[in-house]
This record gives sequence, structure tokens and C-alpha cells, in this order.
Amino acid sequence: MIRFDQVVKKFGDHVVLRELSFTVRPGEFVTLIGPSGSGKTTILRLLMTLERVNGGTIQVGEEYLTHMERKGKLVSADEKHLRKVRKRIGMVFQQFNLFPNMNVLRNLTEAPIRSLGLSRDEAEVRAKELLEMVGLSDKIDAHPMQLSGGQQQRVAIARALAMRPEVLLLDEVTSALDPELVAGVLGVLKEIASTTDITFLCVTHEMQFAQDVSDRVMMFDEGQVIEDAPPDKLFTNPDHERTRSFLHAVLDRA
Ligand SMILES: Nc1ncnc2c1ncn2[C@@H]1O[C@H](COP(=O)(O)OP(=O)(O)OP(=O)(O)O)[C@@H](O)[C@H]1O
Repeated sequence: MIRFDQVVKKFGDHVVLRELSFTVRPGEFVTLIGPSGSGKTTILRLLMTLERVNGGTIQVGEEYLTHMERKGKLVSADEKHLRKVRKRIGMVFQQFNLFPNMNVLRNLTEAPIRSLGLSRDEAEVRAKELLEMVGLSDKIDAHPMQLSGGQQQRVAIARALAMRPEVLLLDEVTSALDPELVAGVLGVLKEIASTTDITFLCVTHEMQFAQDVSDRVMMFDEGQVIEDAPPDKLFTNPDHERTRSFLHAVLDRA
């Protein structure tokens, strides 16, 4: 569903991704772990087309995100092509980024009406189903400011799902939350991962969550995936010393 092939990303002289290659299969939940500043968010930003590659290709499903076919040749993607592929991908951020001046219902219906062309009635039916799924049916008329961080993040998850993404990117979705609110958000994500066929690519420092929900965990360092294994293997018996020392450091901090 997602394929990075020899992707290079630089900021000035700083090479963040060094010919990075990996794949995520349809319906898989894959978690990226690795040291701060190693480029995990950059991978998600490339998929969101917030950044452009300096080399290599990215595919989402059967389509290239970075390129498009013209007269049998691959050429750089134009804005229209990027927008089309980008619609298949949703993202939930650390900061919930809800529209502050809209109530919860409108936060969920605005984009489906504008971008997917749904009628208001259709969008509202879908929004209500999603609010039930994230346990917030009673907050439909609330404004974001009236909700806890955990509730806002659950609205943000429902809002991403309202766009019917095939791929959902999660970037440190619990980092801005008080500890007692983390479990509720992670529980909702676990439920969605197990009941939908959405493909997930997740960046998190919540190792227990990564272990519970992931099909695979990729340890990322210095622009490369250095280890890629099911969570039981990676967390208990990693092959690489670098993975081992990273996990020790993270678990000592917890
Ligand atoms: N727009 C930018 N301009 C210049 N440098 C950038 C830009 N975005 C990211 N970087 C640099 O790229 C590197 C990778 O950043 P990135 O945010 O992807 O790391 P990360 O692994 O997600 O880190 P963290 O776990 O702390 O969020 C960092 O050194 C960062 O300073």
C-alpha cells in the first residue's frame, strides 16, 4: 500500500533520508520508532506531500505519489496529481488541529462536503457514526475548547476517518496529552485498527502501544530502517545493538 524506494530527502546539506526503502502492505499497522531527529516525521510529511523528495519514488497503492506517468514515462508529479493521491491519505497530528470556531459536528462534516462532495445529510450521518465509534456522541454540539485533550484527539481521529482514507498516518498522537487521557485515545485507535482495513503508519514513543497494536515495527536511524520485525521479536530480542540501546534508553525514561 505504501512503497518507499531509494528515497532521499535533504534539508540543505543535511541528508535526513538516505536511499530509504520500505513497504507497508494493505491493512497492516506499521510503527516507526527511532531517536529524536532521525527523520520519522519527515517520512509522514513526504506522504502528506508537505515535503518533496530529492530522489527515489514513493507509491501509494498502485499510484506514484512523487511521479506520474506521461506518454509511458515517469515524470515529476504536478500539483493536481499530488492532490489526487493525497486524498487517499489521512493524518492525525500531535496537536489536534481542530477548527476552533466550529462545533464537533462541523469539524467532521466540513471537509467531506467540500472535498468529497457529500451532501450535508450524508456527511452528518457518517459523522454521527464516527462520533459513536470514538465514544463522543454526547459532544456533537461542543466546541473544541470545551473538550479535554483526549476528547479533542478522538474528534481529530474521527475527522480524519470522515474522509474515508485508505492510509492513516499517526504522528505522536498522544504526546500532547495528560497521562490519564492516553489510554482512551490508544484504545480508540486499537479498535479502529482491528475493525477496518485501513493501512496505518504510526510514529510513537508509546512502546507498549506499539507492541500491542503493530503488525511490524521498524527501527529507524540515520536515514535508514535498520531493523524491521514483528513487535514481539523487536521489543524482546532485537538483532541490532542500536535497537537494543535505543529501547533501553526509552524504557529507562518511562
Ligand atoms: N523544514 C526543515 N528544514 C530544515 N531541517 C528540517 C526540516 N524539517 C526537519 N528538519 C530536520 O530533519 C531532521 C529529521 O526531523 P524529523 O522531524 O523528521 O525527525 P523525527 O525523527 O520525527 O524526530 P522527533 O522524534 O524528535 O519528532 C532533524 O534534524 C530536523 O531538524
